[in-house]
Amino acid sequence: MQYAIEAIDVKKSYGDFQAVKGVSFQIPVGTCFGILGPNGAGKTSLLGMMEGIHKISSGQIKILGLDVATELAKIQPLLGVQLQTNNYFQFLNVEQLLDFFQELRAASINNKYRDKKAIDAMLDKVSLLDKKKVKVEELSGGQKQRLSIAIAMLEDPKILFLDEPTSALDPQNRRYTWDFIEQIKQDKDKTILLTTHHMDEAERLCDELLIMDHGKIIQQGSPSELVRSLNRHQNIVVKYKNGQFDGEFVKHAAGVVDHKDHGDSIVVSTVKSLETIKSLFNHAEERQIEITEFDVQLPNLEDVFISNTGAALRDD
Ligand SMILES: Nc1ncnc2c1ncn2[C@@H]1O[C@H](COP(=O)(O)OP(=O)(O)OP(=O)(O)O)[C@@H](O)[C@H]1O
Repeated sequence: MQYAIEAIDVKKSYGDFQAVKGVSFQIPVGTCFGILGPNGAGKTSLLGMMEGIHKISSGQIKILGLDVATELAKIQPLLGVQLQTNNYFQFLNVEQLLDFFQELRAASINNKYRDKKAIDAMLDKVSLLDKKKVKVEELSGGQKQRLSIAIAMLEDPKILFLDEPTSALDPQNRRYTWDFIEQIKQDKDKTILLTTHHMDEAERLCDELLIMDHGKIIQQGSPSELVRSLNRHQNIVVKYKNGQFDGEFVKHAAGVVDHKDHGDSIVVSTVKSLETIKSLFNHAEERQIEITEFDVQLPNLEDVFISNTGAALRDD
C-alpha cells in the first residue's frame, strides 16, 4: 500500500537537543490526520521535516512514496502548506497576494501556465471574493486565516498541511473553517495533516490522531479509540429534592465504583452506566425522591490528552 505520508524512525536535533526522538507512523491517502501535543512537544519540528522545510536529522519520510530528503522537487508540487498569517506581505491586496503565490509556485515547477480563474474560484470558496481588492493588513483575523488556507489550497494539492488552522478565531469563524475543512475532506484523493491544541477540533475533524510529548509518540488512534483506551468510569450526576438516597443501596448498585451525596445531588461513578441509572431511578421512585436533573459525563479527548501529557498546557 502506498501511503500519503510515511515516517520511519524520524529524529530531529538542534545541536545537542533532540526535539523529535524517533517517531514512526503511516498516513493512508484520504485521511485527516491530527497531531496533538503540549507546547514544545515537537509538532512543528516534525511538520517542518515533512514539508521539507527542516532537514531530517535521521530516519526517513516518504510522501506518496517519494523520499523527502532526496526527491523534494517532485514532492513540492503535491503539497499545500498553510503559512502563519503574519508572514504575508501586508501591503499587497488579496488578489495580488494569491497571484504572487501562484507565480511562485509556477516558477518552482517550471510551469508558465497560471490559471487566473482558479484565484476567483478559491476566493469564492473561502468567502473572500468581495475582499479581492482589499489589502491583507486590512483583513480581520478570521479572514486572514481563511486566506492562508486558500493560498495552501490554490494549486489543488494532494496533501494539505494545516498548522493550528483555527488558533485565535472566534467560535463562528472556527465553525466556518471546520465546515470548509470538512468540504476538502470530501475529496478522498486529498490527505490533510493538521496540528491543533483544540480537542473539539481534533474530535470533529480528524480520522486518526497522534499525541506527542517530549519528542515521542505517546498515543495513536481514532478519537473514539483513544477515548475508549482511557477506560475511565462514567459519572452520573443526579440532582434531587424530597427524601434521601440510601448510601448502602447506592454503594452496592450495579456497576458503582464510587459515590458522593451532597444532600441535593448525588454523583455516582460507574462502569455500567445504563444499569446504574435504572437502579437509581427505581430506588428514587420507591423512596418518593423527586429527581430534578440528571446528567451522564463521558470521558472525552481532553481527558485522554491530560491523562497522557499530564497537563492541558505547558510551556517548556
Ligand atoms: N530552531 C531551533 N533551535 C533550537 N531548539 C528548537 C528550535 N526549534 C524548536 N526547538 C525546540 O524543540 C522543541 C520542540 O519545538 P517545536 O516547535 O517542534 O514544538 P511544538 O510541539 O510545535 O510546540 P508549540 O505547540 O508550542 O508550537 C522545543 O523545546 C523547542 O524549544
